[in-house]
Amino acid sequence: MASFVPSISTILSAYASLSTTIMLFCTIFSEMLPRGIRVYISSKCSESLSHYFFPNYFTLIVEEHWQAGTNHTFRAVETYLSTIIGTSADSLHIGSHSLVPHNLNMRIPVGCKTIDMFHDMKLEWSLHKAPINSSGPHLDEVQYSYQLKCKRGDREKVMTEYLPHIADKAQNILSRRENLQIYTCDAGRWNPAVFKHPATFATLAMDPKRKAEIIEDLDNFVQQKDFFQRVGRNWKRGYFLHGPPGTGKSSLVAAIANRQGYNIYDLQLQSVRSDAELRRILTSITNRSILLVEDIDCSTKASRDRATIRDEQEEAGQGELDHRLSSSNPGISLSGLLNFTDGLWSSFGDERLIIFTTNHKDKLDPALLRPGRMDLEIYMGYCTFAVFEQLANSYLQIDNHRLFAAIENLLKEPMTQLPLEL
Ligand SMILES: Nc1ncnc2c1ncn2[C@@H]1O[C@H](COP(=O)(O)OP(=O)(O)OP(=O)(O)O)[C@@H](O)[C@H]1O
Repeated sequence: MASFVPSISTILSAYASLSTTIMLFCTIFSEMLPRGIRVYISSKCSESLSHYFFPNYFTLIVEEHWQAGTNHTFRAVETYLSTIIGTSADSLHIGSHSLVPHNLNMRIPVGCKTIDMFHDMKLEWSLHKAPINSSGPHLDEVQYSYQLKCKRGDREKVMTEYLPHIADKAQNILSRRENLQIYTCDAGRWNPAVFKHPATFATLAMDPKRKAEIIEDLDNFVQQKDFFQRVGRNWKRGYFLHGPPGTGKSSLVAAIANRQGYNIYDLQLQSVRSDAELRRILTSITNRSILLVEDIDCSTKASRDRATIRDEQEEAGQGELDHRLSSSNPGISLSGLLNFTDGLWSSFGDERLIIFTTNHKDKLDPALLRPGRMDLEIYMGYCTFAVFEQLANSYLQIDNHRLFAAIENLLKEPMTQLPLEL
Protein backbone atom coordinates (compact mmCIF):
# COMPACT_ATOMS: atom_id res chain seq x y z
CA MET A 1 0.00 0.00 0.00
CA ALA A 2 1.37 3.41 -0.99
CA SER A 3 2.29 5.78 1.90
CA PHE A 4 0.62 9.28 1.96
CA VAL A 5 3.01 10.81 4.49
CA PRO A 6 4.55 13.83 2.69
CA SER A 7 8.29 14.27 2.69
CA ILE A 8 9.99 17.07 4.69
CA SER A 9 10.84 18.95 1.47
CA THR A 10 7.18 18.85 0.36
CA ILE A 11 6.08 20.27 3.76
CA LEU A 12 8.71 23.03 3.62
CA SER A 13 7.82 24.06 0.08
CA ALA A 14 4.08 24.07 0.96
CA TYR A 15 4.88 26.22 4.03
CA ALA A 16 6.97 28.63 1.92
CA SER A 17 4.27 29.09 -0.71
CA LEU A 18 1.57 29.47 1.99
CA SER A 19 3.53 32.17 3.83
CA THR A 20 4.26 33.98 0.52
CA THR A 21 0.54 33.95 -0.29
CA ILE A 22 -0.31 35.27 3.19
CA MET A 23 2.29 38.05 2.93
CA LEU A 24 1.01 38.99 -0.53
CA PHE A 25 -2.55 39.09 0.81
CA CYS A 26 -1.49 41.25 3.79
CA THR A 27 0.33 43.70 1.50
CA ILE A 28 -2.68 44.00 -0.82
CA PHE A 29 -4.95 44.42 2.21
CA SER A 30 -2.93 47.09 3.96
CA GLU A 31 -1.55 49.05 1.02
CA MET A 32 -3.93 48.72 -1.87
CA LEU A 33 -7.37 48.71 -0.29
CA PRO A 34 -8.92 52.04 0.82
CA ARG A 35 -9.15 52.52 4.60
CA GLY A 36 -12.97 52.35 4.63
CA ILE A 37 -12.97 48.88 3.00
CA ARG A 38 -10.19 47.68 5.36
CA VAL A 39 -12.16 48.81 8.43
CA TYR A 40 -15.29 47.10 7.09
CA ILE A 41 -13.53 43.77 6.36
CA SER A 42 -11.72 43.78 9.76
CA SER A 43 -14.90 44.45 11.69
CA LYS A 44 -16.81 41.74 9.78
CA CYS A 45 -13.99 39.22 10.37
CA SER A 46 -13.69 39.96 14.09
CA GLU A 47 -17.48 39.84 14.43
CA SER A 48 -17.76 36.39 12.86
CA LEU A 49 -14.66 35.04 14.63
CA SER A 50 -15.93 36.12 18.03
CA HIS A 51 -19.31 34.66 17.14
CA TYR A 52 -17.57 31.40 16.23
CA PHE A 53 -15.29 31.21 19.25
CA PHE A 54 -17.62 32.80 21.82
CA PRO A 55 -21.10 31.85 20.63
CA ASN A 56 -22.57 32.32 24.09
CA TYR A 57 -21.42 35.89 24.59
CA PHE A 58 -23.03 39.17 23.71
CA THR A 59 -21.20 42.50 23.35
CA LEU A 60 -22.77 45.85 24.02
CA ILE A 61 -20.95 48.90 22.63
CA VAL A 62 -21.28 52.36 24.19
CA GLU A 63 -19.64 54.99 21.98
CA GLU A 64 -18.53 58.44 23.15
CA HIS A 65 -20.78 60.23 20.67
CA TRP A 66 -24.35 59.42 19.82
CA GLN A 67 -25.72 60.88 16.61
CA ALA A 68 -24.58 64.52 16.64
CA GLY A 69 -24.12 64.87 20.40
CA THR A 70 -22.48 63.45 23.48
CA ASN A 71 -23.61 59.99 24.47
CA HIS A 72 -24.77 60.42 28.05
CA THR A 73 -24.73 56.64 28.51
CA PHE A 74 -20.97 56.80 27.83
CA ARG A 75 -20.56 59.48 30.54
CA ALA A 76 -22.65 57.39 32.93
CA VAL A 77 -20.54 54.26 32.28
CA GLU A 78 -17.32 56.25 32.69
CA THR A 79 -18.51 57.70 36.02
CA TYR A 80 -19.79 54.36 37.28
CA LEU A 81 -16.70 52.38 36.27
CA SER A 82 -14.43 54.81 38.11
CA THR A 83 -16.03 53.54 41.33
CA ILE A 84 -15.53 49.82 40.68
CA ILE A 85 -12.34 49.45 38.66
CA GLY A 86 -9.98 49.83 41.62
CA THR A 87 -10.08 46.15 42.48
CA SER A 88 -10.35 44.17 39.25
CA ALA A 89 -8.45 46.09 36.56
CA ASP A 90 -4.93 45.01 35.56
CA SER A 91 -3.79 48.62 35.25
CA LEU A 92 -5.31 52.06 35.76
CA HIS A 93 -5.11 55.60 34.46
CA ILE A 94 -5.28 58.00 37.37
CA GLY A 95 -5.30 61.77 37.63
CA SER A 96 -6.84 64.65 39.50
CA HIS A 97 -7.54 68.33 39.19
CA SER A 98 -6.37 69.13 42.73
CA LEU A 99 -4.11 67.86 45.47
CA VAL A 100 -7.02 67.14 47.80
CA PRO A 101 -6.40 63.63 49.24
CA HIS A 102 -8.72 60.82 48.05
CA ASN A 103 -9.76 62.92 45.09
CA LEU A 104 -8.31 60.75 42.33
CA ASN A 105 -10.13 60.09 39.08
CA MET A 106 -9.64 56.65 37.60
CA ARG A 107 -10.09 55.17 34.14
CA ILE A 108 -9.12 51.87 32.61
CA PRO A 109 -6.47 52.24 29.92
CA VAL A 110 -7.45 51.50 26.33
CA GLY A 111 -7.42 47.74 25.71
CA CYS A 112 -7.57 46.75 29.41
CA LYS A 113 -10.44 44.94 31.05
CA THR A 114 -12.28 45.20 34.32
CA ILE A 115 -14.90 42.90 35.80
CA ASP A 116 -18.10 43.89 37.53
CA MET A 117 -20.46 41.50 39.32
CA PHE A 118 -24.17 42.31 39.37
CA HIS A 119 -26.87 39.85 40.59
CA ASP A 120 -24.58 36.87 39.90
CA MET A 121 -23.80 38.11 36.40
CA LYS A 122 -20.15 38.45 35.43
CA LEU A 123 -19.74 41.57 33.30
CA GLU A 124 -16.52 42.39 31.50
CA TRP A 125 -15.88 46.01 30.54
CA SER A 126 -13.11 47.26 28.25
CA LEU A 127 -12.22 50.62 26.72
CA HIS A 128 -11.49 50.97 22.99
CA LYS A 129 -10.28 53.74 20.74
CA ALA A 130 -10.84 54.06 16.99
CA PRO A 131 -10.28 56.80 14.43
CA ILE A 132 -13.44 58.63 13.43
CA ASN A 133 -14.28 57.75 9.86
CA SER A 134 -14.47 61.33 8.65
CA SER A 135 -13.49 63.08 5.48
CA GLY A 136 -13.77 66.53 7.12
CA PRO A 137 -10.98 68.73 8.47
CA HIS A 138 -10.56 66.67 11.67
CA LEU A 139 -8.97 63.55 10.18
CA ASP A 140 -6.93 62.81 13.30
CA GLU A 141 -9.95 62.61 15.60
CA VAL A 142 -10.66 59.47 17.56
CA GLN A 143 -13.73 58.09 19.23
CA TYR A 144 -13.63 56.10 22.47
CA SER A 145 -16.10 53.37 23.27
CA TYR A 146 -16.76 51.12 26.24
CA GLN A 147 -17.58 47.51 25.41
CA LEU A 148 -19.47 45.26 27.76
CA LYS A 149 -19.20 41.48 27.28
CA CYS A 150 -21.78 39.34 29.02
CA LYS A 151 -23.41 35.94 28.60
CA ARG A 152 -26.01 35.92 25.83
CA GLY A 153 -28.59 34.67 28.34
CA ASP A 154 -27.96 37.71 30.58
CA ARG A 155 -28.64 40.21 27.83
CA GLU A 156 -32.22 40.99 28.88
CA LYS A 157 -31.24 41.49 32.51
CA VAL A 158 -28.35 43.76 31.48
CA MET A 159 -30.67 45.96 29.46
CA THR A 160 -33.50 46.16 31.98
CA GLU A 161 -31.63 46.09 35.30
CA TYR A 162 -27.88 46.63 34.97
CA LEU A 163 -27.91 49.70 32.68
CA PRO A 164 -30.58 51.55 34.73
CA HIS A 165 -28.51 50.68 37.82
CA ILE A 166 -25.46 52.34 36.19
CA ALA A 167 -27.50 55.43 35.23
CA ASP A 168 -28.81 55.78 38.82
CA LYS A 169 -25.36 55.39 40.37
CA ALA A 170 -23.77 57.86 37.95
CA GLN A 171 -26.54 60.40 38.57
CA ASN A 172 -25.98 60.03 42.28
CA ILE A 173 -22.22 60.44 42.04
CA LEU A 174 -22.45 63.45 39.75
CA SER A 175 -24.97 65.27 41.92
CA ARG A 176 -22.68 64.79 44.95
CA ARG A 177 -19.47 65.73 43.15
CA GLU A 178 -17.29 68.05 45.20
CA ASN A 179 -15.72 69.96 42.39
CA LEU A 180 -17.54 71.97 39.82
CA GLN A 181 -15.85 72.16 36.47
CA ILE A 182 -15.30 75.00 34.08
CA TYR A 183 -14.86 73.94 30.48
CA THR A 184 -13.15 75.91 27.76
CA CYS A 185 -13.34 74.96 24.13
CA ASP A 186 -10.25 74.23 22.08
CA ALA A 187 -10.30 72.89 18.51
CA GLY A 188 -13.87 71.71 18.85
CA ARG A 189 -13.40 69.90 22.19
CA TRP A 190 -14.25 70.91 25.74
CA ASN A 191 -11.34 70.87 28.20
CA PRO A 192 -12.28 70.75 31.89
CA ALA A 193 -10.61 72.53 34.80
CA VAL A 194 -11.67 72.69 38.43
CA PHE A 195 -13.94 75.65 39.12
CA LYS A 196 -13.24 77.21 42.51
CA HIS A 197 -14.60 80.75 42.42
CA PRO A 198 -15.46 82.01 45.93
CA ALA A 199 -18.36 84.27 44.81
CA THR A 200 -21.74 83.48 46.33
CA PHE A 201 -25.00 85.39 46.53
CA ALA A 202 -23.98 86.36 50.07
CA THR A 203 -20.75 88.00 48.90
CA LEU A 204 -22.29 89.56 45.79
CA ALA A 205 -23.20 93.20 46.34
CA MET A 206 -26.27 94.20 44.36
CA ASP A 207 -29.71 95.66 44.86
CA PRO A 208 -31.27 93.29 47.48
CA LYS A 209 -34.62 93.24 45.65
CA ARG A 210 -33.00 92.31 42.34
CA LYS A 211 -30.87 89.68 44.07
CA ALA A 212 -33.97 88.11 45.63
CA GLU A 213 -35.69 88.09 42.22
CA ILE A 214 -32.79 86.24 40.61
CA ILE A 215 -32.71 83.66 43.41
CA GLU A 216 -36.46 83.16 43.11
CA ASP A 217 -36.16 82.81 39.34
CA LEU A 218 -33.48 80.12 39.76
CA ASP A 219 -35.57 78.25 42.33
CA ASN A 220 -38.64 78.33 40.08
CA PHE A 221 -36.60 77.16 37.12
CA VAL A 222 -35.24 74.12 38.98
CA GLN A 223 -38.69 73.09 40.21
CA GLN A 224 -40.43 73.53 36.89
CA LYS A 225 -39.36 70.46 34.98
CA ASP A 226 -42.97 69.27 34.68
CA PHE A 227 -44.17 72.73 33.72
CA PHE A 228 -41.69 72.98 30.85
CA GLN A 229 -42.74 69.52 29.66
CA ARG A 230 -46.44 70.37 29.93
CA VAL A 231 -46.18 73.53 27.87
CA GLY A 232 -43.85 71.91 25.33
CA ARG A 233 -40.76 74.00 26.02
CA ASN A 234 -37.14 73.01 26.48
CA TRP A 235 -36.03 73.05 30.09
CA LYS A 236 -33.61 75.92 29.72
CA ARG A 237 -33.46 79.58 30.68
CA GLY A 238 -31.60 82.51 29.18
CA TYR A 239 -30.06 85.33 31.22
CA PHE A 240 -28.67 88.47 29.63
CA LEU A 241 -26.21 90.35 31.88
CA HIS A 242 -25.06 93.80 30.91
CA GLY A 243 -23.42 96.80 32.52
CA PRO A 244 -20.11 98.67 32.72
CA PRO A 245 -16.83 96.77 33.22
CA GLY A 246 -16.03 95.54 36.73
CA THR A 247 -19.54 95.73 38.12
CA GLY A 248 -19.82 92.03 38.99
CA LYS A 249 -21.18 90.22 35.91
CA SER A 250 -18.64 87.39 36.10
CA SER A 251 -19.07 87.27 39.88
CA LEU A 252 -22.82 86.81 39.41
CA VAL A 253 -22.24 83.92 37.00
CA ALA A 254 -19.91 82.31 39.55
CA ALA A 255 -22.47 82.83 42.33
CA ILE A 256 -25.17 81.16 40.20
CA ALA A 257 -22.88 78.20 39.39
CA ASN A 258 -21.95 77.73 43.06
CA ARG A 259 -25.54 77.97 44.24
CA GLN A 260 -26.98 75.61 41.65
CA GLY A 261 -24.01 73.23 41.50
CA TYR A 262 -23.82 73.71 37.72
CA ASN A 263 -20.69 73.29 35.61
CA ILE A 264 -19.77 76.22 33.40
CA TYR A 265 -19.09 75.88 29.67
CA ASP A 266 -17.25 79.06 28.73
CA LEU A 267 -17.63 79.56 25.00
CA GLN A 268 -15.36 81.95 23.09
CA LEU A 269 -17.24 82.43 19.87
CA GLN A 270 -14.11 83.62 18.03
CA SER A 271 -12.62 80.15 18.39
CA VAL A 272 -15.54 78.42 16.69
CA ARG A 273 -14.72 77.79 13.06
CA SER A 274 -18.11 76.96 11.59
CA ASP A 275 -21.79 76.42 12.33
CA ALA A 276 -21.15 72.68 12.13
CA GLU A 277 -18.47 72.91 14.83
CA LEU A 278 -20.76 75.05 16.99
CA ARG A 279 -23.47 72.40 16.67
CA ARG A 280 -21.03 69.69 17.66
CA ILE A 281 -19.61 71.40 20.74
CA LEU A 282 -22.94 72.65 22.01
CA THR A 283 -24.54 69.25 21.77
CA SER A 284 -21.75 67.82 23.91
CA ILE A 285 -22.63 70.01 26.90
CA THR A 286 -23.96 68.03 29.83
CA ASN A 287 -27.19 68.66 31.73
CA ARG A 288 -27.32 70.92 34.81
CA SER A 289 -24.87 73.39 33.36
CA ILE A 290 -24.36 76.98 32.30
CA LEU A 291 -23.42 77.90 28.77
CA LEU A 292 -21.61 81.21 29.18
CA VAL A 293 -20.88 83.53 26.25
CA GLU A 294 -18.99 86.51 27.68
CA ASP A 295 -18.55 89.86 25.96
CA ILE A 296 -20.88 88.86 23.18
CA ASP A 297 -20.57 92.33 21.60
CA CYS A 298 -16.97 91.73 20.56
CA SER A 299 -16.94 87.99 20.12
CA THR A 300 -18.45 87.47 16.72
CA LYS A 301 -19.88 88.99 13.63
CA ALA A 302 -23.07 87.29 14.81
CA SER A 303 -23.58 89.85 17.52
CA ARG A 304 -23.02 92.91 15.40
CA ASP A 305 -25.85 94.96 14.17
CA ARG A 306 -26.75 94.08 10.61
CA ALA A 307 -27.00 97.79 9.90
CA THR A 308 -23.39 98.27 11.02
CA ILE A 309 -22.24 95.48 8.75
CA ARG A 310 -24.20 97.01 5.87
CA ASP A 311 -22.61 100.43 6.51
CA GLU A 312 -19.16 98.86 6.55
CA GLN A 313 -19.93 96.97 3.37
CA GLU A 314 -20.89 100.18 1.66
CA GLU A 315 -17.72 101.90 2.84
CA ALA A 316 -15.32 99.07 2.08
CA GLY A 317 -17.03 97.80 -1.05
CA GLN A 318 -19.19 94.69 -0.77
CA GLY A 319 -16.68 92.24 -2.23
CA GLU A 320 -13.78 93.35 -0.09
CA LEU A 321 -15.71 92.98 3.20
CA ASP A 322 -17.19 89.61 2.26
CA HIS A 323 -13.66 88.45 1.53
CA ARG A 324 -12.40 89.78 4.89
CA LEU A 325 -15.14 88.06 6.87
CA SER A 326 -14.81 84.75 5.14
CA SER A 327 -11.08 84.47 4.61
CA SER A 328 -9.61 85.66 7.92
CA ASN A 329 -11.98 83.78 10.20
CA PRO A 330 -15.16 82.31 8.82
CA GLY A 331 -16.54 82.36 12.38
CA ILE A 332 -20.15 81.56 12.99
CA SER A 333 -23.18 83.17 11.53
CA LEU A 334 -26.03 84.83 13.37
CA SER A 335 -28.38 82.08 12.28
CA GLY A 336 -25.96 79.47 13.66
CA LEU A 337 -25.91 81.05 17.10
CA LEU A 338 -29.64 81.71 17.27
CA ASN A 339 -30.48 78.19 16.17
CA PHE A 340 -28.81 77.10 19.33
CA THR A 341 -30.20 79.59 21.75
CA ASP A 342 -33.79 78.88 20.82
CA GLY A 343 -33.92 76.70 17.74
CA LEU A 344 -34.62 73.03 17.29
CA TRP A 345 -31.07 72.00 18.17
CA SER A 346 -31.42 73.52 21.63
CA SER A 347 -33.69 70.62 22.61
CA PHE A 348 -30.55 68.64 23.52
CA GLY A 349 -30.38 68.20 27.28
CA ASP A 350 -32.16 69.44 30.37
CA GLU A 351 -31.75 72.06 33.08
CA ARG A 352 -29.45 74.43 31.21
CA LEU A 353 -28.85 78.11 31.70
CA ILE A 354 -27.60 80.17 28.78
CA ILE A 355 -25.92 83.38 29.92
CA PHE A 356 -24.78 86.17 27.60
CA THR A 357 -22.77 89.06 29.03
CA THR A 358 -21.79 92.38 27.50
CA ASN A 359 -20.49 95.80 28.46
CA HIS A 360 -22.23 97.35 25.46
CA LYS A 361 -25.85 96.39 25.08
CA ASP A 362 -26.28 99.03 22.37
CA LYS A 363 -23.77 97.28 20.08
CA LEU A 364 -25.77 94.07 19.84
CA ASP A 365 -27.99 93.00 17.01
CA PRO A 366 -31.56 93.49 18.33
CA ALA A 367 -32.42 90.02 16.96
CA LEU A 368 -30.30 88.51 19.75
CA LEU A 369 -32.43 90.13 22.40
CA ARG A 370 -35.93 90.15 20.99
CA PRO A 371 -38.65 89.26 23.56
CA GLY A 372 -38.76 85.57 24.34
CA ARG A 373 -35.16 84.89 23.43
CA MET A 374 -33.55 85.85 26.75
CA ASP A 375 -35.81 85.24 29.74
CA LEU A 376 -34.23 87.60 32.25
CA GLU A 377 -32.31 90.79 31.64
CA ILE A 378 -30.03 91.76 34.53
CA TYR A 379 -28.35 95.14 34.65
CA MET A 380 -25.24 95.29 36.81
CA GLY A 381 -24.70 99.01 37.30
CA TYR A 382 -22.38 101.22 39.29
CA CYS A 383 -22.49 101.20 43.05
CA THR A 384 -25.68 102.44 44.72
CA PHE A 385 -25.95 103.14 48.44
CA ALA A 386 -27.65 99.77 49.09
CA VAL A 387 -24.77 98.03 47.31
CA PHE A 388 -22.24 100.13 49.20
CA GLU A 389 -23.80 99.05 52.53
CA GLN A 390 -23.36 95.38 51.56
CA LEU A 391 -19.73 95.94 50.53
CA ALA A 392 -18.99 97.79 53.80
CA ASN A 393 -20.57 94.93 55.67
CA SER A 394 -18.73 92.13 53.91
CA TYR A 395 -15.32 93.88 53.66
CA LEU A 396 -15.30 95.86 56.96
CA GLN A 397 -18.02 94.09 58.97
CA ILE A 398 -19.78 97.36 59.78
CA ASP A 399 -23.50 98.08 59.54
CA ASN A 400 -23.33 101.78 60.23
CA HIS A 401 -20.86 104.63 60.34
CA ARG A 402 -20.99 108.42 60.77
CA LEU A 403 -19.86 108.85 57.13
CA PHE A 404 -22.68 106.73 55.69
CA ALA A 405 -25.03 109.72 55.23
CA ALA A 406 -22.38 111.71 53.36
CA ILE A 407 -21.56 108.69 51.18
CA GLU A 408 -25.25 108.20 50.40
CA ASN A 409 -25.49 111.80 49.20
CA LEU A 410 -22.34 111.49 47.12
CA LEU A 411 -23.59 108.29 45.45
CA LYS A 412 -26.80 110.07 44.45
CA GLU A 413 -24.83 112.66 42.48
CA PRO A 414 -24.27 112.00 38.77
CA MET A 415 -20.89 110.38 38.01
CA THR A 416 -18.16 112.79 37.01
CA GLN A 417 -14.88 111.88 35.37
CA LEU A 418 -12.16 111.44 38.02
CA PRO A 419 -8.83 113.16 37.38
CA LEU A 420 -6.33 110.68 35.93
CA GLU A 421 -3.71 111.34 38.69
CA LEU A 422 -6.06 109.67 41.17
N1 LIG B 1 -21.36 93.66 42.71
C1 LIG B 1 -20.22 93.16 43.19
N2 LIG B 1 -20.20 92.46 44.33
C2 LIG B 1 -19.05 91.97 44.82
N3 LIG B 1 -17.86 92.10 44.21
C3 LIG B 1 -17.82 92.80 43.07
C4 LIG B 1 -19.00 93.36 42.49
N4 LIG B 1 -18.66 94.00 41.37
C5 LIG B 1 -17.33 93.82 41.21
N5 LIG B 1 -16.83 93.10 42.22
C6 LIG B 1 -15.42 92.72 42.39
O1 LIG B 1 -14.72 93.39 41.36
C7 LIG B 1 -13.95 92.50 40.57
C8 LIG B 1 -14.41 92.52 39.11
O2 LIG B 1 -15.72 91.97 39.04
P1 LIG B 1 -16.24 91.09 37.83
O3 LIG B 1 -15.11 90.46 37.10
O4 LIG B 1 -17.30 90.17 38.34
O5 LIG B 1 -16.88 92.23 36.92
P2 LIG B 1 -17.41 92.13 35.42
O6 LIG B 1 -18.62 92.97 35.34
O7 LIG B 1 -17.54 90.73 35.00
O8 LIG B 1 -16.22 92.81 34.63
P3 LIG B 1 -15.94 92.75 33.04
O9 LIG B 1 -17.13 93.32 32.37
O10 LIG B 1 -14.71 93.61 32.89
O11 LIG B 1 -15.71 91.31 32.72
C9 LIG B 1 -14.08 91.13 41.19
O12 LIG B 1 -12.91 90.87 41.92
C10 LIG B 1 -15.27 91.23 42.15
O13 LIG B 1 -14.97 90.56 43.34
